[in-house]
Amino acid sequence: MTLSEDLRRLASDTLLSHFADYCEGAVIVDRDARIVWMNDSYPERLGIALSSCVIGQPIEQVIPNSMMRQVVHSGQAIMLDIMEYGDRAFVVTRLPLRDAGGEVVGAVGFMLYDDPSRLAPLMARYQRLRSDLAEARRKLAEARRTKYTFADFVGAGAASSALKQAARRAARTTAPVLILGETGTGKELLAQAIHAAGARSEAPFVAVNIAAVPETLLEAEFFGVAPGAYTGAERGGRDGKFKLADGGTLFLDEIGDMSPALQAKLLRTLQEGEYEPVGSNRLATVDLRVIAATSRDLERMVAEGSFRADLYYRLNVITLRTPPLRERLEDFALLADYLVDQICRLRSMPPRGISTSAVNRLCRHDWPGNVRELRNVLERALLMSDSETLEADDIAAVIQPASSAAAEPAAGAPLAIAEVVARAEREAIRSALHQCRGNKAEAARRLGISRAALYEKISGLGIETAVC
Ligand SMILES: Nc1ncnc2c1ncn2[C@@H]1O[C@H](COP(=O)(O)OP(=O)(O)OP(=O)(O)O)[C@@H](O)[C@H]1O
Repeated sequence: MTLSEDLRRLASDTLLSHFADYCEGAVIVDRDARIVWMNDSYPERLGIALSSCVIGQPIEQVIPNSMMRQVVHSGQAIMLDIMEYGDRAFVVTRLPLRDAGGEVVGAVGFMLYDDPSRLAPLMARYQRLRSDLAEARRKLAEARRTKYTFADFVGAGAASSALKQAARRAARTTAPVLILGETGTGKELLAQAIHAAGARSEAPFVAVNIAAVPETLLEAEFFGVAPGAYTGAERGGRDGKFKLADGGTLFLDEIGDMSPALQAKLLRTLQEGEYEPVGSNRLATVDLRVIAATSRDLERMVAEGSFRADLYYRLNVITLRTPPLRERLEDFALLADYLVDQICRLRSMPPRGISTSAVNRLCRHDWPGNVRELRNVLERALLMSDSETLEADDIAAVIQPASSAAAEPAAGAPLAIAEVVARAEREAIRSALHQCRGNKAEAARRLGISRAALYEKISGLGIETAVC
């Protein structure tokens, strides 16, 4: 035997005993991660009694957070780690043990310090990162928490009461829900309320407006992007909405606008609980509740072949229909009161009221934009009138189609081309939305622009709060 082989053998023979003496604790497990030896100080540091019963036990029964099994399985050492045990933390190292043939037959673990403060600078950084992470998680959870509950869905008439009752029943299950109704009838509000009242209320509520995302980006938006799939900003990968909503609820708004290719992928994910992030060949699993909504006639789309029947049946386990305002005139007084209060609060205005004649005037209007449009009319009336109680005339002043007058420039004051174009676009979009009863996909088709472009213009031209 050469001198170097002698030294190596000497080193390995003496290393364990020396290490076990100098460090705070040592433990050896076999290839099944069962404890075969533990020095006296280890149980002392953990505050447990060393008894012969420890020997032969799976390591996790004695040290629940132990990673020794992972070391045995992977054959990879974990050179420096912090092991949490109850409310204490230890600095540890773990090494695989191999036989002469190189096969892993067990692992040895050392507790280097029982007082991580000896690694003060490292620990300070670790603690800072931990608290940053906890704060980021808290903020994320807050951002994903729903804003609305059933109490926010205002309406006491027969149609609203029946709808709320059915939605409460839906909240007691985790079955998929399909919400059908015109724009601005409270579909998203109801979806949030169902989530908030259900068993998953602590988990995220994630909404995707399918019509608002350009077709080419939707797949990545849903399934996420694997690291390295693209160069540039997305190089590190990106989580998709499925991952973000895992454990909670995914709200698919404007589901009727989904392309056939994506419908097939969504169906597969819902059936199998699995999906492939873009650029990955690994399946990821997901467990979530789906609530879908649309203002389109899905049943007709199925009959015409533009929406998959199998996906329709998968989504349409519980159906809820949000009635348009013109079918719930009995809710107007309550709703108008509620919205006036809400607007005054949000705009920091003194509390104001609304008269019965003003409510009657509201009831006579056709409401293509439903509650969203009603809210906008009330907001404008409150801003334009000084009266403590809104009267019919205050409503009439903002409800009259003032658009044509507004489109005309004042005499002698030429408008910039951009303003003329913006006004014309605003007018065309308003009129298309009105004719299509707020159906944005249909309005986009009639205007000859994409849905995404329509959404962009609606918010860019400030139409959102006006009509749609
Ligand atoms: N019953 C209601 N009570 C109180 N507020 C409501 C009610 N219905 C709708 N709203 C309000 O009207 C606005 C539009 O509601 P929401 O976004 O839920 O409608 P939607 O049907 O999802 O619309 P879209 O189809 O355009 O996405 C929101 O500000 C919401 O709070």
